[in-house]
Amino acid sequence: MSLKAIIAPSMLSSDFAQLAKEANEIVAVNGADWLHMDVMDGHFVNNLTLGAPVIQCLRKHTPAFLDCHLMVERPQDYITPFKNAGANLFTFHYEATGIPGNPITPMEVVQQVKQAGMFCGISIRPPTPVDVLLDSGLAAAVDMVLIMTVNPGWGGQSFMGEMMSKVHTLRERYPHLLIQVDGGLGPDTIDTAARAGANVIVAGSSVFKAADRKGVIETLRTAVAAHAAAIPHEAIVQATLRGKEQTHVAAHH
Ligand SMILES: O=C(CO)[C@@H](O)[C@H](O)COP(=O)(O)O
Ligand SMILES: [Fe+2]
Repeated sequence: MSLKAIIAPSMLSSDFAQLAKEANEIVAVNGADWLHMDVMDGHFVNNLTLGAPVIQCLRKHTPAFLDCHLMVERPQDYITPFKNAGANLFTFHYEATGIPGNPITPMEVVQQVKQAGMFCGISIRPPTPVDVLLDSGLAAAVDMVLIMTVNPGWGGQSFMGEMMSKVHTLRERYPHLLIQVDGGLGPDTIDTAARAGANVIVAGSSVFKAADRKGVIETLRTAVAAHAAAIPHEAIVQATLRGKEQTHVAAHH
């Protein structure tokens, strides 16, 4: 049993005018596992990108696993549209819930996403401590935790290495959990992230700007595989599972 490396290029850095072609190439030709779709509403973050209609169109052109990162206010309003559009994984931001403007608890959103039949991820911005996911039971309830390594909103920012203590804390507690990192990942930063225990790697500009996209994806995968293999077997066996293995997510792509 080992932790699978999952490489998820961020389509935000692709040519949106050729989205289907870019999506199919990055998977079939360049070896990506998932497509990371950055959904920004112009409110939770300043940028405005795409929503369920684009997911629905893309779904008609690819069977790939659609990893949707929702940087939106009121994420609960997007669950049914994203399910109907063909999203596989719905990752929302902890900070968008449990606030005066949106008092729904993050756990309620997790339950609604799962009831809708999607995998569920939860994400925290750089200023948010990882503790909010631990004692609350959220890390145990979701299929994936996304630790942001930049302030969300834009591609092409610098990787924040100081976020790795969050990844390390989570990996110690949850040897099986899918831990995604997003922002500034590429050949120069992957070792730091992989060593801390991240196994789901989002990479936008480092992949799409590269002359050799396939080579970059391979470099990312090799680094994660090398560090994941170092997780003691005993730790994996003793992991507290939630009734199913998180690695099932990977089996669906
Ligand atoms: O969610 C986000 C940004 O908010 C990301 O998914 C970026 O799109 C990653 O781009 P790079 O930092 O890899 O260029
Ligand atoms: Fe993202």
